[in-house]
Amino acid sequence: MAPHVATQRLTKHNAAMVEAAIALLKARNADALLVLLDGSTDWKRIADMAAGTDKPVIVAVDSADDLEGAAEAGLKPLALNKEKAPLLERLQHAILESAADEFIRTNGEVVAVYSGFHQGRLDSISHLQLDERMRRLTTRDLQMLESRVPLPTIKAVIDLAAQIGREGREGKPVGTLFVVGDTRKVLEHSNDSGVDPFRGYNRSFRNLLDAKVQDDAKEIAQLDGAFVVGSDGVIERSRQMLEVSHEDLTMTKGLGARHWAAAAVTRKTKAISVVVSQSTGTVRLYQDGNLVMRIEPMEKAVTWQEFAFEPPSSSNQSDT
Ligand SMILES: Nc1ncnc2c1ncn2[C@@H]1O[C@H](COP(=O)(O)OP(=O)(O)OP(=O)(O)O)[C@@H](O)[C@H]1O
Repeated sequence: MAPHVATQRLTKHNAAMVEAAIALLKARNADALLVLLDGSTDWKRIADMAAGTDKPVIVAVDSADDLEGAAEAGLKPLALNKEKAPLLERLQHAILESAADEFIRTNGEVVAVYSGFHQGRLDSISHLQLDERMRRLTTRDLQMLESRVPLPTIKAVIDLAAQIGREGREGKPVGTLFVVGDTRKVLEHSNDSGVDPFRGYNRSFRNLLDAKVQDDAKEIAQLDGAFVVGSDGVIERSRQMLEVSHEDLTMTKGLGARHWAAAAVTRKTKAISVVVSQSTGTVRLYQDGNLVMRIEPMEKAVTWQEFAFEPPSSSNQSDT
């Protein structure tokens, strides 16, 4: 058995804090209790304390080794793998992961108990309401996609796509498609559908991480065809018609040629497709021919900083 790096004792004080958090969970009828710990503890005892509630009790620690026995006790173990990260980041990550596992509704409530001031001592309880803007944009979704394309590029393309889906152009709905990554392969499956306005421009005038280029792209999105975007965010081509066979794909009924092409190209290449539906404004992401994320149009912009926690202001907490 692996030695436990850190063990958090359920001292009388810590146990009382867990009890208090459970009382709050019940009083507020929150979705889940999150216990953020430094290491393994007496899992059975926590489970016993929570016996009076049917809500999930999520126990989050940094290392999977420390979670041994937690699931058997009836708790929901969560390995954060964020040992060096500041408290707020660990807490936020734990909440996002819990939402990804559907222990918490994306607009639900969670009670969290954790060490905000002194390591090893559960000294803080928070009752948090998840922001509904979070939707499906969980860290797990993004990490999964990041294995192919760097996060800043994915974020920029999703933000732009969501904006196009939400706003259209001059009052008219606009649909479009971005095929991101594995550019060389993608270009083998695409042909110009008209004059490409980006052709001939220096790379710095074609980078989608740049606000001006995003504006240009919104204009061109009204024209037929797809954007072929490099992993670095540079638009390599626009107005491309993709030619890919659709066999062995399963698609939601009612989606047309744009969505089929978007999905199919990700079966043939390592690219990620981000497609905006003209009819609904919905943004869909495809990877390996499968739908991996769907973002409904919403009034407000996609927010990546999902939680605006104020860190504790006391001077000895400046590093958390
Ligand atoms: N193979 C393709 N490659 C790139 N773009 C395509 C391709 N097929 C269709 N499109 C684009 O999609 C547009 C709309 O096609 P269609 O209505 O069939 O798609 P859809 O998937 O139903 O999308 P939407 O929900 O936006 O209508 C076309 O006008 C064209 O610009």
